[in-house]
Amino acid sequence: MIYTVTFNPSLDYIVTVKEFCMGMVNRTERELIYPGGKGINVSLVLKNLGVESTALGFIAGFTGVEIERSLKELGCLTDFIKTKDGMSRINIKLRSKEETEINGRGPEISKEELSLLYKKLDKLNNDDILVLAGSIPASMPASSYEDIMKYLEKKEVKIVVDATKDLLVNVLKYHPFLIKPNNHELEEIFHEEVKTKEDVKRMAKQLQELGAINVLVSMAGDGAVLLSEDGIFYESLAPKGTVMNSVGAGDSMVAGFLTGYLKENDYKKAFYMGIATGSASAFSEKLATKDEVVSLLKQLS
Ligand SMILES: Nc1ncnc2c1ncn2[C@@H]1O[C@H](COP(=O)(O)OP(=O)(O)O)[C@@H](O)[C@H]1O
Ligand SMILES: O=P(O)(O)OC[C@H]1O[C@](O)(COP(=O)(O)O)[C@@H](O)[C@@H]1O
Repeated sequence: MIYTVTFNPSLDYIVTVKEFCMGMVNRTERELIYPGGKGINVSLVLKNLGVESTALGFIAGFTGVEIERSLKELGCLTDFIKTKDGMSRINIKLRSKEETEINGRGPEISKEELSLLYKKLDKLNNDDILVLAGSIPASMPASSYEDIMKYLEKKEVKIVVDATKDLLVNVLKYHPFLIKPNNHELEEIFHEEVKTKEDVKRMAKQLQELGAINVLVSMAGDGAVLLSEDGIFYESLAPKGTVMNSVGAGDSMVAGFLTGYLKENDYKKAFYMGIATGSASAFSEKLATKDEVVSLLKQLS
């Protein structure tokens, strides 16, 4: 079974404003609201690709109720912990000439509530896959990801981490099966501009030397680079298409990669599946469907 953990789920409120003017009253042309957060998006896309997973994490307040309701409606298995203070965040995705995001900090999560998550993780067996993805609420220890990985160290669970900066760097010593930074996150980690594919490869290699088993670097419309556990680099441009909504493209890529890996047991196929799934989400209003992915895969292989 695949389990995803979203410490900080959200409702993504995607608003389109023709010409956004800072400091003025702006009126929307379109509004959409979807359940979001990185692990949740991974679970939603896995579901679309026919792979079962359970979404774990913390939800709070009326927004939390809506996140759980909409996931169930979409056919996702969920096993959230309902926390007592505050509400799950509403993340604003403003689409105008440029895309601007405002992601909330998230509700308070107490030590007792966090310990309930560990109880759920106790159920994981060897061969399960755990996806730890997204930010953690400000109230939680910054070491939460590494604490979980340390806790599970003795089990043969494959762990995927999609997080930024220290949250990611600090887990490398526990040998995550897959990490998926984007090129901007590489810049933040290495305090260096990423100008070429060679820069990406060099940084991916360094992350692998620090402990990551597979390193998948996404570069939005420029595609991706994978450094697999056997030291092989795979690189590809993204397929061509019109971008409709790139929120969740990275999460979709993780879901596509895992699906490809589980079904084909082959890194090249997993890599292409990851790119096709990321792009299929970017090219559609909602997250990628299986048909959309299959059609883009044809452009890649
Ligand atoms: N503008 C785009 N055109 C085509 N594919 C895209 C675009 N944006 C994202 N994708 C696809 O989604 C993948 C992940 O996107 P990216 O934006 O790098 O991730 P993240 O959302 O984590 O920043 C890319 O490698 C690519 O396959
Ligand atoms: O936890 P964070 O880092 O604030 O990110 C949360 C946001 O990221 C998303 O999961 C989208 O992520 P990607 O575009 O990177 O795939 C949104 O659904 C959510 O609003």
